[in-house]
Amino acid sequence: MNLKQMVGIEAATHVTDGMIVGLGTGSTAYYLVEEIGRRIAEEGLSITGVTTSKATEKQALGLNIPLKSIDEVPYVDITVDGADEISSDYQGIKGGGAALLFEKIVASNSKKNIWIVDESKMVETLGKFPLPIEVIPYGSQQLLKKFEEKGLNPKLRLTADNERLKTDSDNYIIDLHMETIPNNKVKQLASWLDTLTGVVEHGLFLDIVDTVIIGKGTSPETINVSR
Ligand SMILES: O=C(CO)[C@H](O)[C@H](O)COP(=O)(O)O
Repeated sequence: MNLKQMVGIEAATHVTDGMIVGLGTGSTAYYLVEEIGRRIAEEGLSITGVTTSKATEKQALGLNIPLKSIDEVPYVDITVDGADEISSDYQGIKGGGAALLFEKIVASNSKKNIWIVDESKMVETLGKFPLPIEVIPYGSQQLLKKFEEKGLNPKLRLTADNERLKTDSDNYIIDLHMETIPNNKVKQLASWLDTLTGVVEHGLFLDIVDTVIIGKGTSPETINVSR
């Protein structure tokens, strides 16, 4: 079993009958969704899923997981999602799979958030992984210029075919290649990004995660984050 599968299956043990479950996006969350599908089919688990991307929606429908949109549920009991980086103070970068907008909407309406990662995602400071910013196409060149002027090394994300990548909401992603974001500067950066017109959402997920499940060696490590 690989580390991503290990943490996906472990996270599924936090899911019980009757829950409304946020289903994350990416190659790690994939295994969580598979395991929930298996438990529905084999054990009669009864849950409602809320997906965070079109890709996860397609996977969940294929597994006969009952789904509702975030607007059809009063709240989400628990959301399980991957992450691109988690700092030593448990702040995160997400959006490597371009699903940050729906992921943040679902996460911020969840009573509990679990992140599942292999140990390579655990870092001292964020920023080695480029920080994804979802922007409206109109005015995106101006935002690129603004980020450039600030020395944030922005790059418009392209597809494998060299087209501008479009998110599930038809926006663009600008990745900021900053190399490092000191832990004591992360909130300041997030607040500044929040002020920019044309920025729909950014990949800094701050004070959101409650539990981190890390895949390492032969068994996962679970860390409950106290804030
Ligand atoms: O934020 C995400 C998608 O927008 C993913 O959760 C993140 O990129 C981690 O993905 P993976 O598990 O494939 O490494």
